[in-house]
Amino acid sequence: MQAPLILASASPRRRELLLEAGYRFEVDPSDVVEPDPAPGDSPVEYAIRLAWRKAHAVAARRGAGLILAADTVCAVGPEILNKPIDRADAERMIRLQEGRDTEVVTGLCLYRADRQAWVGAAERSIVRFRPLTDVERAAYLDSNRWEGKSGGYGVQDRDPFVSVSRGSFSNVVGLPMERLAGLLAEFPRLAT
Ligand SMILES: Cc1cn([C@H]2C[C@H](O)[C@@H](COP(=O)(O)OP(=O)(O)OP(=O)(O)O)O2)c(=O)[nH]c1=O
Repeated sequence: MQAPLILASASPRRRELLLEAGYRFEVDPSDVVEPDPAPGDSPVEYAIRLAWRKAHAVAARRGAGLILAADTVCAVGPEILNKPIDRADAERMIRLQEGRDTEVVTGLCLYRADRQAWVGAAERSIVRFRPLTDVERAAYLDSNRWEGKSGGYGVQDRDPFVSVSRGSFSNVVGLPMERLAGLLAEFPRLAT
């Protein structure tokens, strides 16, 4: 029997991506409090660990189902950018990324709750971030579109200063759909 798919996420973007791709699933957010990266954490290590924590929390609570969780972070060199805590933090993140190619990593975890079996993966994309004028930056920050988004921007919002220059677009939005399909195909026993 097929294990029901449960999306352990409060992100409306992840829900939309899964719906658009035709998956049937339930949503049950994890409520995991995301710790800051540990010193020396790479974006990949950090994102996979958080995805695992989110999936594990929901698996432990429910005891059944195939739990899907993800975590998306941006990175500029060694610095990992999570969701801005306020406007000033969003401005710091935006300024740091302006004029650069930045990295976006999504960690994924598929966790089979009744067997406590799981697989994890991470996908990397590159986003090109053009410099903003002071007026553009202030208008963007006033829009509050940075809220709840790693790195303080949403590539899906069509703001003209960001574009995906390499890798998966859906990965940047929060769920690498090609990689997810690949994992489900590679580990069919997780779902059956
Ligand atoms: C870089 C980028 C991130 N994001 C979003 C995706 C995620 O929702 C968010 C990163 O935070 P996450 O901690 O990955 O996810 P979340 O807190 O929104 O939801 P949950 O933990 O319950 O799954 O940033 C975009 O929507 N567009 C972008 O271009």
